[in-house]
Amino acid sequence: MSARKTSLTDKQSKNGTSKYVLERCASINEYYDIAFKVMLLGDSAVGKTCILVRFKDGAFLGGNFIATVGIDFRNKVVDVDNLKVKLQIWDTAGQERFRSVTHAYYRDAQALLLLYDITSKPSFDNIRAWLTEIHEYAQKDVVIMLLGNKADMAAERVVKTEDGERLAKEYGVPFMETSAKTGVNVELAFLAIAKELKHRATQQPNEPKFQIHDYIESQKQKTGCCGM
Ligand SMILES: Nc1nc2c(ncn2[C@@H]2O[C@H](COP(=O)(O)OP(=O)(O)OP(=O)(O)O)[C@@H](O)[C@H]2O)c(=O)[nH]1
Repeated sequence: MSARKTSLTDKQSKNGTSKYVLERCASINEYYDIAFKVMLLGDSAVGKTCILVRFKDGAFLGGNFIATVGIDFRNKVVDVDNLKVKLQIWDTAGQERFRSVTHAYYRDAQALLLLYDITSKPSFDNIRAWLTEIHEYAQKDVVIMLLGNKADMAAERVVKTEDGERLAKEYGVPFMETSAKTGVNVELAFLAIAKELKHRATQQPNEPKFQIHDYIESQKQKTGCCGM
């Protein structure tokens, strides 16, 4: 196991998770108003760890692929409408043999980022099975987002953007293509999730509902997406 991919014990995970924590954290490094648990899911090697590292550290983990063992998490605090939102992001192992470990964590997650690799048809075909699993183990109102990762690998692409869009539409979930290598859409994916969760948790009765699909489209247009 690599140093960057450590597995956690059940005890640690229980201490580390919380649902809609509305508190001011005293730690200087980790000041936040509200916290949410987000999980990264998808087949092995689709780029879950790399997406997390890109978002957290702004770097790309190239080189040899080392599969995640078990489950690991990292925190990042983002600003959403003047609130500090802490995302506790759980990076799961995509390999089948760790599935029973990760199932136990689904129910605490408020959002799930489900990844496939645009250069791997099997990883895309398995998305339906992942969604079945999600419906079995996750909370009913969990926020789901579909991400087609490795969008920088245009020459090796085997899954069309339209196929990803169609599948996402069928399941009523937002979709975008990302690249952990170039960083395209990585920040946007997490920010959209943070905004959706923050709005759900603090929504006033007379406030208009946050529309995650509209937000993503407007942000893509602003950044002139998708320059992959
Ligand atoms: N070109 C390119 N390579 C990527 C991208 N994201 C990940 N990779 C590469 O794909 C391989 C797998 O990435 P990981 O992030 O370790 O995959 P994972 O989904 O965490 O895999 P498991 O831990 O087994 O579940 C690594 O060699 C990465 O360098 C990307 O956006 N573009």
